[in-house]
Amino acid sequence: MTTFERLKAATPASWRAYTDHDFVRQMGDGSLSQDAFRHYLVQDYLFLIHFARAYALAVYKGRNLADMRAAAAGISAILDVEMKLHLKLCGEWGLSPEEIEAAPEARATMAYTRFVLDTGLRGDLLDLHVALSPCIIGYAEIGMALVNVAGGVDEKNPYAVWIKEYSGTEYQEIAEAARANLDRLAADSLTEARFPKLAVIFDQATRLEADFWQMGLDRAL
Ligand SMILES: Cc1ncc(CO)c(N)n1
Repeated sequence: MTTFERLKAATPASWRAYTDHDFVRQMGDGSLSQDAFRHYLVQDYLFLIHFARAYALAVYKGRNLADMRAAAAGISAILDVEMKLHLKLCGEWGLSPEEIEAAPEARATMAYTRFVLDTGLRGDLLDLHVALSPCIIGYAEIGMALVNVAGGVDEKNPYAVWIKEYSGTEYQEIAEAARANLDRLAADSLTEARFPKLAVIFDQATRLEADFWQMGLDRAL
């Protein structure tokens, strides 16, 4: 079993609440409120900025070139791939970069991103990558699940572009690299005594992901 599969198996209820959240289901069947989706898109932009900072922290925490290169690839995946797609998607939904940058940060965005950064500051590289993993790998699983449920992407679904982004080869490869990186780090520094502590970090991050969806549904700040 991969380290990621072990962590998921240790926190099944939180994982289900995140990946089966109403926001996800409603994107899948196209019934999600478009204002809720716009609210989510703006907050996700702010999220991704802090997420890139967390990868920069992973470069700093690196013990060797392999660690640093893996983290630098993560920064580039966010800044060059995901952010580009994200801004394109925002444009299609009528949101300008100026409007997004001027938006106030929701509490759920602050809680999640600062939790990840704090976990990395306090802990080592494995703690940090465990805190990051529900985001990267979770979205890849959600993207694939939404494609599989419908037996393909329904082009009439207003959320088809989002679903295609996260189920697409480019993003799936980023998630696969994150799974392998977690196993590489675990081979060096994961002991059985430490596993429950990592499962707590994983569970906290997963619950904050579910809160992020809920913030979108409620259009909360
Ligand atoms: C909240 C959140 N989690 C994960 C991802 C995937 O990177 C994202 N874009 N936003």
